[in-house]
Amino acid sequence: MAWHDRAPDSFTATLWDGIGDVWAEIRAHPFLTGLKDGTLDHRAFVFYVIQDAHYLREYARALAVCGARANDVAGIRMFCEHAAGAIAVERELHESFFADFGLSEADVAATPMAPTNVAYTSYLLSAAYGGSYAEAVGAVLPCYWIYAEVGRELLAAGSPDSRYQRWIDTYGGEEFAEVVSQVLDAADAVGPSLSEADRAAAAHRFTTTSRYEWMFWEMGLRRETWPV
Ligand SMILES: Cc1ncc(CO)c(N)n1
Ligand SMILES: Cc1ncsc1CCO
Repeated sequence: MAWHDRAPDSFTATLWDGIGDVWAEIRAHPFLTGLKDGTLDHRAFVFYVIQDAHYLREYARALAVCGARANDVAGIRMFCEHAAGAIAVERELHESFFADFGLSEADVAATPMAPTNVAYTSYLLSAAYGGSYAEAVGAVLPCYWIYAEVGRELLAAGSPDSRYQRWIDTYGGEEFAEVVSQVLDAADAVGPSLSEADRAAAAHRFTTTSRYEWMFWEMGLRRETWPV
C-alpha cells in the first residue's frame, strides 16, 4: 500500500510535490494536533462534524459528476462507488457522532453551511462541471489523499479521546487506504495523455482544494460564522 509514496515521476507525485507548504501547515494545524493529544475543544469538533455532513453530501455530488465524465467503465464504476461511499460515511456520522451528541437529522439539516464550506463545495462543483475531466479529478483528489495522510499519521500516534480515535480510525484504516490507492492509480493512468496546459490546470485545481482542506480545519477550530 504505497499511496503516500507514489512513483517519483508519476502525475500524482508531481501534484503532491506542488503542495509541500500547504501539507506542512496542515500537519501542524491545531485542530489536528488537538485531535491527537485530546485537547481539541469538543465544541469545535461538533461544529466540524456537522459541517462535514454537509460537505460529504456535496462532495458525493462532485464524485458522481467525475463518474459521469470518466473515459472508461472502470472510471465510471470507481467514482460512482466512491460517491456512494461518501454518502455512507455521511450516514455513519448520524449513527455515531450525532447520536452521541444528541443531534437529530433535523438539527444537522437546519445548521447553515459556514462560509468556507460553501466556498469549498462550490469550487469543487464548479471544477467538476465546468473544468476538463483532469481538472475535475485534480479538484477531488486532495479530499481523499490529505485525509488518508492525516489518518495514517494520527493512527500511528493514537488519541486519548475515544471520539477522536473513532474519527481517526475511519481515515487511518485499510479500507480508506484502498479507496485512495484506486483513485491515485486512476489519476496516474490519465496523467501521461494530458496536454501540458491541462496538466497545469489540474495541478492548479489540486493546489486550490488542498488550501481549502487547511481552511476547513481552521473553520472548525474558529467555529466560523458569516460576518454579516
Ligand atoms: C473537508 C473534508 N475533506 C475530506 C474528507 C474525506 O472524506 C472529509 N470527510 N471532509
Ligand atoms: C469519504 C470519502 N472521501 C473520499 S472518497 C470517500 C468515499 C469512499 O468510498
